[in-house]
Amino acid sequence: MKLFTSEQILKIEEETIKIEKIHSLNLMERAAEALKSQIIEDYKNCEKVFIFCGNGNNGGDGFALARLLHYEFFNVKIFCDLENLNFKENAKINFNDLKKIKDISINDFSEVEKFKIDKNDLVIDALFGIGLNRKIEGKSGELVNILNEINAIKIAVDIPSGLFSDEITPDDFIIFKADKTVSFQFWKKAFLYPETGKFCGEIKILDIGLSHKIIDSEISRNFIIDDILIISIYKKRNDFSNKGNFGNSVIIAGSHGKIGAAVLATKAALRSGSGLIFTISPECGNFILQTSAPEAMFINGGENHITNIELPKNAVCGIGPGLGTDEETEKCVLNFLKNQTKPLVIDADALNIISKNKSILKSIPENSILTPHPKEFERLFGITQNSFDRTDLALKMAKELKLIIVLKDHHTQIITPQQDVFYNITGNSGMAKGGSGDVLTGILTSLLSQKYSSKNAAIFGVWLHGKAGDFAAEKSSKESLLPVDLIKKIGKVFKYIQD
Ligand SMILES: NC(=O)C1=CN([C@@H]2O[C@H](COP(=O)(O)OP(=O)(O)OC[C@H]3O[C@@H](n4cnc5c(N)ncnc54)[C@H](O)[C@@H]3O)[C@@H](O)[C@H]2O)[C@@H](O)CC1
Ligand SMILES: Nc1ncnc2c1ncn2[C@@H]1O[C@H](COP(=O)(O)OP(=O)(O)O)[C@@H](O)[C@H]1O
Ligand SMILES: [K+]
Repeated sequence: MKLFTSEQILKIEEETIKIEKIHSLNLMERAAEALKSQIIEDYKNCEKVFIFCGNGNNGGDGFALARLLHYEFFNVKIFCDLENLNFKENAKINFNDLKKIKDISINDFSEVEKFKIDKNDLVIDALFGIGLNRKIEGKSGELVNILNEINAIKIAVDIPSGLFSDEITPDDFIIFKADKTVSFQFWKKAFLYPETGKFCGEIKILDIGLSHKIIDSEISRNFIIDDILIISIYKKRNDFSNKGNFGNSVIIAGSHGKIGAAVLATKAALRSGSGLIFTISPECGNFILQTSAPEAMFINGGENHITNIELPKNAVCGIGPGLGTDEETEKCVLNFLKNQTKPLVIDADALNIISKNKSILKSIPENSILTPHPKEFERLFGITQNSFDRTDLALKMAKELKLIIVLKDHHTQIITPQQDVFYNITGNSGMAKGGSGDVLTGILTSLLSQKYSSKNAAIFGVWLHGKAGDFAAEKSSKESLLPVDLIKKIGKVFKYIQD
């Protein structure tokens, strides 16, 4: 699914109106209908609904929603800035329609504190949408501050008021803090970054029937990884195949005390479809690896840490988990990196070693996949002001070095040398535990060995890893989720794609 700027969304809306020969009011009605259905689905037992409307089209959505919910027997109360009714056209039409309904009370923002709002009531923010272009101040600002203190179920229409949709919002802005954001047709960048996403709560995207023809022709370099993309990437296994057809994955990982990282990466590679798996690890891990992952072949790479890397034939390598940064390992890893020609997966301590020896970056084979978490990224490429800027820096580095950068986060980004950004929306905070990244390295190496392109291996692998995490969290809880549980769910994810 493409990710668009607010400017592009507006353009798509306008062109949809043109080619479908509808009035813009129809789109607002579609948006309100979709909102109404979602609210009925999620909160049908909720009694009172307090809707706060601005003067723009976001406010218009709020007025139209109020009318529709009223006809569904909800007790609706409307709030707007009665001292400054300066509506855009469609908001005005919907406001006037609403005034005809006697049972809906229309109140000024300043009256909010006169009402008793209960924790089971709905507070709906239709103040500002993607048209916000400055800080919320004055009466609206005071209102948002009051709403943020109220204990109720808080829903933002399209985007929490106060957030810019395409860029970082300054720290001093007043922003509505939603439990859920119900947004129209597209994800917005603001939902995907930690600084801004924290205001959005759960995200629900509603189809309001914008023209697919127009959406397809509108260019974007930013994408959400969705099921359609994954199904287009997934390669079905040929019945007449043998282990030679699915590549030789080589996991280079582990040191004394960190053999677990090698085990996790190895097991994840085994579960992700590779034909043969080799693990290069120090001798101290031999017994552990052979007993915990007997399908993999052990290659001795040293005594207590890796000092020597000898690859089997046709190796596709993932290097880094639990290697440690012993001087001998550092030398060995640098020497290894210098001499590779095929794309690699590079993670964890291999990234830390590169950070200390940045000149090696230029020797890394083109289209290798680097998987830094935010700290590792910082060590590699420097500090940025915020996570939006981090994406920009990663884009620059991916292009310069011809590498795929997987920026690991709640919404991990896959950044390509061609300057595309793919945002992942699977995964959950249960995965925020030591060892989850090792599992990802195993998955990515396995997919790369099966001849997925680097870009597709990264997109597919990151999505699969997160989806496995979601399946695992469904079963138990985020608190008790372990990286091994991710590995156990990889099979279920493949089944999900095949079905
Ligand atoms: N364009 C369309 O056809 C549709 C738009 N929809 C809704 O329309 C919204 C966008 O509507 P608008 O473009 O009217 O934008 P908004 O409703 O976000 O309102 C923006 C208006 O407020 C002003 N403004 C911006 N920031 C302000 C601030 N901090 N303080 C005071 N005034 C401020 C702007 O100058 C503009 O007039 C979407 O988010 C969505 O909710 C939906 O109804 C679907 C259809
Ligand atoms: N809150 C979260 N939501 C979604 N995914 C997460 C979250 N926290 C961590 N993850 C995922 O778990 C993995 C953690 O990787 P990393 O930090 O390298 O862990 P480790 O150091 O244990 O290998 C990444 O793929 C990351 O995207
Ligand atoms: K809003």
